Amino acid sequence: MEPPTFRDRRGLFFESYNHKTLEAVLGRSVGFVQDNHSVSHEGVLRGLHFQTGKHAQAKLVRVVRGEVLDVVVDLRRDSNTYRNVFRTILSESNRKMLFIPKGMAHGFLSLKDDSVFLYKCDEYYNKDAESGIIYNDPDLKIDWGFPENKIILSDKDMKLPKLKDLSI
Ligand SMILES: Cc1cn([C@H]2C[C@H](O)[C@@H](COP(=O)(O)OP(=O)(O)O[C@H]3O[C@H](C)C(=O)[C@H](O)[C@H]3O)O2)c(=O)[nH]c1=O
Repeated sequence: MEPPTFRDRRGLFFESYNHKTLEAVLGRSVGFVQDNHSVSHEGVLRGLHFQTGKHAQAKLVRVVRGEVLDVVVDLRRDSNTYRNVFRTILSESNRKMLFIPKGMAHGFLSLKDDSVFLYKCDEYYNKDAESGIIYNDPDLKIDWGFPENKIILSDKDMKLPKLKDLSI
């Protein structure tokens, strides 16, 4: 979604969240319970993450500063896009927002220093329900559009499993 932007001599304004608009676009109800905020240096890759079972999260994500390559992988076995990889640029300048349904793995790579990533989740964080897929999974072959030797990962993300080693 790209909300209308209103510019004048002071700057700009746009509605960063409108529940009625989102439900109209989705064609169904959604109820967010938690907002998250992360700041990532250039080259930082967070993901691919998802929460399992009843803790699976739908997310509405956007970038308020900087630019990221956002990546979503469909893990829903009954989906006709199962295991498809979707990539898009979210940035301060394009003001795009992306709704990520439950059942997806999500990650992003920051293409600028100190990119600020804000997102809404419809389930609370549950550490015990956390799972993920290694960013360079050989079956997914995700092009992160960034030099591999310059990618910065958390220790946790470096140890994430391959999709084929997960029973999904
Ligand atoms: C996600 C989360 C984390 N935390 C704590 C746990 C750690 O002590 C610290 C950093 O967590 P983590 O390294 O998992 O943060 P990210 O790598 O940005 O994780 C996110 O990365 C990708 C992009 C996602 O889509 C998920 O929302 C989320 O997994 O924050 C919390 O207290 N609450 C939370 O909701």
